[in-house]
Amino acid sequence: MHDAPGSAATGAPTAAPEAADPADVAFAAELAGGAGELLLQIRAELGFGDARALKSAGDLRANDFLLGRVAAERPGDAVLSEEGKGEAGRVGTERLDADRVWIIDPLDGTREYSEEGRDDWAVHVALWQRGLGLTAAAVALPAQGVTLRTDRVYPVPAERPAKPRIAVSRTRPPAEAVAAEAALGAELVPMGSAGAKVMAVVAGTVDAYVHAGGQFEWDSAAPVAVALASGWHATRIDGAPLRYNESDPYLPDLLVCRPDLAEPLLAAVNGH
Ligand SMILES: Nc1ncnc2c1ncn2[C@@H]1O[C@H](COP(=O)(O)O)[C@@H](OP(=O)(O)O)[C@H]1O
Ligand SMILES: [Mg+2]
Repeated sequence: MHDAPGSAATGAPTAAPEAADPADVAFAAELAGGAGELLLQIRAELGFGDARALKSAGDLRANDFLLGRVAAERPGDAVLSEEGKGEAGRVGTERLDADRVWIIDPLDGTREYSEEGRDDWAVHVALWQRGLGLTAAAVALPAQGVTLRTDRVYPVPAERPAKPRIAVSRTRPPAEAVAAEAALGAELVPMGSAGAKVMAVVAGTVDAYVHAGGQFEWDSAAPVAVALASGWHATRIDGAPLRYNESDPYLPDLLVCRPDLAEPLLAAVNGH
């Protein structure tokens, strides 16, 4: 199974690369990178003594920064973010009728952000367009000093590893990944943040990311768009396409991997 960047017609959640406006990708990267700088500053200002205060300041200030920039520079667009998802208006229910929706996670891997020395946390900014799906996105990994984006290619390495490394949640590794570990002789690699895990796949640090048991659209939209744009596989763990800007943003499971690992991994996680 291979998920080349497709279109709504092929069931893939991303549009063909030529459907993206380069200005939107640049804007996504500037926003993710800018929020990342801010999050690094907040870490430096507050320190690690009060984890709860650090998490909450990071989340709120990054979210305010991102929503402020979208409102100022893309005033006609709607937003789906962890904050304000239930409200009416632009940052709320208006997104269901909108043609352009920014799907934002201001701080993914909040737990890891509050732990000194950890770099597995991220900022996600993705653009969804009606009839096209995800067209532009960026994922910043501020503590790793990189921002990955849909207009760059992160090539799939030529060789498939004999013992695949599968990234899983540090705190909630799913039974499906443990099943794949046994079936494929894989190695599980615990890591925080959905964005950091997907970016570890496209960087070749691991070969797959298996998640199940709960997540929301903002946790995966930007990382999945970046992965699909470079020809990696990204679907639900039953192989179905990931769909974004749905009325219920709950999107509980995810499989991202090199295309030639998709079939064996899907079989393993589904117990075939
Ligand atoms: N069972 C679950 N229910 C809801 N969200 C979950 C979840 N498991 C993981 N997530 C979310 O997915 C992101 C990555 O999690 P993990 O590091 O455990 O893999 C985190 O996002 P946030 O940090 O933005 O809250 C986390 O909250
Ligand atoms: Mg998140």
